Amino acid sequence: MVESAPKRRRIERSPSPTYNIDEESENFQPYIPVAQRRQAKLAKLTSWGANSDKDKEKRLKQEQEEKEDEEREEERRKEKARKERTLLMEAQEVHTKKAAEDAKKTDAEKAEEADAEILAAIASRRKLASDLELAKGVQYTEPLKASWRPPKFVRDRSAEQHQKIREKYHIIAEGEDIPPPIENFTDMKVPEPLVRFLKSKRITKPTPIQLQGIPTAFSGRDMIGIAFTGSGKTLAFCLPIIMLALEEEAKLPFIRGEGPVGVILCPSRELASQTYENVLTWTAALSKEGKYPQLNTLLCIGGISMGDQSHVLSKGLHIVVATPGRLIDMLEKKRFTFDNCKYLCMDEADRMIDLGFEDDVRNIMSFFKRQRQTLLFSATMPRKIQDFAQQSLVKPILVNVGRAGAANLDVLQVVEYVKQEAKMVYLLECLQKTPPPVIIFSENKNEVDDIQEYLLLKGVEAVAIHGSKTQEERQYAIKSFKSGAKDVMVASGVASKGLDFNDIQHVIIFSMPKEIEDYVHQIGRTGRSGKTGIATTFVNMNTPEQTLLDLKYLLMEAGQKVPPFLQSIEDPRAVQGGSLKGCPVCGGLGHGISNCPKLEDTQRRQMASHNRGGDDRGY
Ligand SMILES: Nc1ncnc2c1ncn2[C@@H]1O[C@H](COP(=O)(O)OP(=O)(O)OP(=O)(O)O)[C@@H](O)[C@H]1O
Repeated sequence: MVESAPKRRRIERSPSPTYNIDEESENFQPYIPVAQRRQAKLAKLTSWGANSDKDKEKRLKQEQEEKEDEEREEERRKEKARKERTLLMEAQEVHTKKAAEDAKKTDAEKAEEADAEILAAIASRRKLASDLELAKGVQYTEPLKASWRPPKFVRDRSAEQHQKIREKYHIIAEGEDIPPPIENFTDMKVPEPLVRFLKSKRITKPTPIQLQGIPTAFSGRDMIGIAFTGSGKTLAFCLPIIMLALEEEAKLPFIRGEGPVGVILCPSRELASQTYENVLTWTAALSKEGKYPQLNTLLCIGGISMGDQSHVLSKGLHIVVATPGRLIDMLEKKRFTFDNCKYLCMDEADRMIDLGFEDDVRNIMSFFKRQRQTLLFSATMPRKIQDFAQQSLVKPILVNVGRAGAANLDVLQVVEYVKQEAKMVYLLECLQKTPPPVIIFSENKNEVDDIQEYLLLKGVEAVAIHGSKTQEERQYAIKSFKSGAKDVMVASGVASKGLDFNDIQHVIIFSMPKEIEDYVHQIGRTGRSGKTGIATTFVNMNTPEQTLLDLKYLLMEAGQKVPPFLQSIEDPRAVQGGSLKGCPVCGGLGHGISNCPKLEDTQRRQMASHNRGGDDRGY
């Protein structure tokens, strides 16, 4: 009863609510301002009879506490308001500052910022790892251990001495614990029979990409190798796979159903065939004297019967050279497995990653059972691909000889303005510039056929190659041109990437490709392995201005003559000397991403490839 009394009194003394709220509501609790509440409490306490000092003291203490509470609340309100005012002022200041900075920025800087935004938007691609690894979150953090070590005298050199050697050969190497460059094959511990064989082919000294790239790969490191066309990248990635195969075979000879230890992926059948031939030659040179075991290599490309190579599959298999489509087919059919595969190299890697091959590569990776050493090579490797590759590899070493996408300086580049209707006739005249062999490039399959027909009519021994030819026709064209039986080869883009023909004197680009990277690869069929060559390119008003601008900067970069009609083309980006960093998507020097011809093309091709279900997969 004692407890109920104050309760009742409180109800009697409460001020009647004056708020227009539904008081019938069950949960209704009228709001009473703090001051009113305090008064009510005071009255309540008074009515209890403040007859003891103790009560009085208690009441005063409570009053004091409530007052302090109120003051704190007020202080908090003021502080909050002050902070809001400051934030607002700061935001205004930032805005004004940015507006002032923007006003100061050149159009080029603004364009660069816009490019960066687009790049960030397209950079959200999945890592280059198998779906299983991605799903399981498997992440390798350390490079694979290799048994190879540089000779002692090389290890004893200081970091500065290594760097001096790199500078001498214009090599830029980036990454953690970069293996040292080594200036000759013997010091790299390449087996003697192979060194002798290379010598017989006039390969006496490693080229810059080889002298840094081979020790890097021998050390088990993931790497991205970028060097101009014809600079010997093939040997740089084939030697390590051969050495690895030798080592594994020496440990325990391979028997039927075992292997491979490594795979080389190429974007076209022609390039895969050429690399396969090289591997065959080099492994044969090794085993010829009986000192080293025979290594078995399989060519795995579309358009050929795998039955012809069943003898290879019936033994242990060491190396596979493949295009993605047929490789996936063979792996799915379990003709061999990647259970013990430790080495994956992608030649023309930018093309492999950039075009519809990306998913195929991921698919191929899902057949690996463990960490592998991954190497990517190309003459052109735009920043976008480099960034993407960097995050997909394990502590990779980037070995760069010259700017990625720069033209080979051993090629004399001539750009001529030739009207569309005058091209064919002028072509004949142009062919007189040098003795054969000559390659003529056109972007259009029909045009390739027309040019060949015209040349045949004029008595020129010409073969043609493009994507719509049968595999036999393609092989025949390459074989007869390589052997010297035919003087001229007319080709679409198929033949431009990586194909190594002997001593091409002259490359004629009948129709300029839209993407400057393709141009770099095409002119790169001449001027290989230290020899010089000429490239003549026809342009006219059908050539997009964007492409001409890229071409102009490329000529300037290579110290070549820029014809007046190219000189007069203004760069809308207005960058002094061009945007010499290069477009991050295609490496072109005359534009940014926002107007990159490749970005649009890539998306279109990817869609087409998906719809076709794989014709572009080198299958
Ligand atoms: N160290 C060397 N010394 C001399 N010639 C070499 C050396 N290494 C390779 N070569 C020769 O150079 C030519 C070009 O080599 P390769 O085809 O490997 O070039 P690449 O860099 O792959 O070019 P691309 O980018 O066009 O594919 C080949 O004929 C090869 O035999």
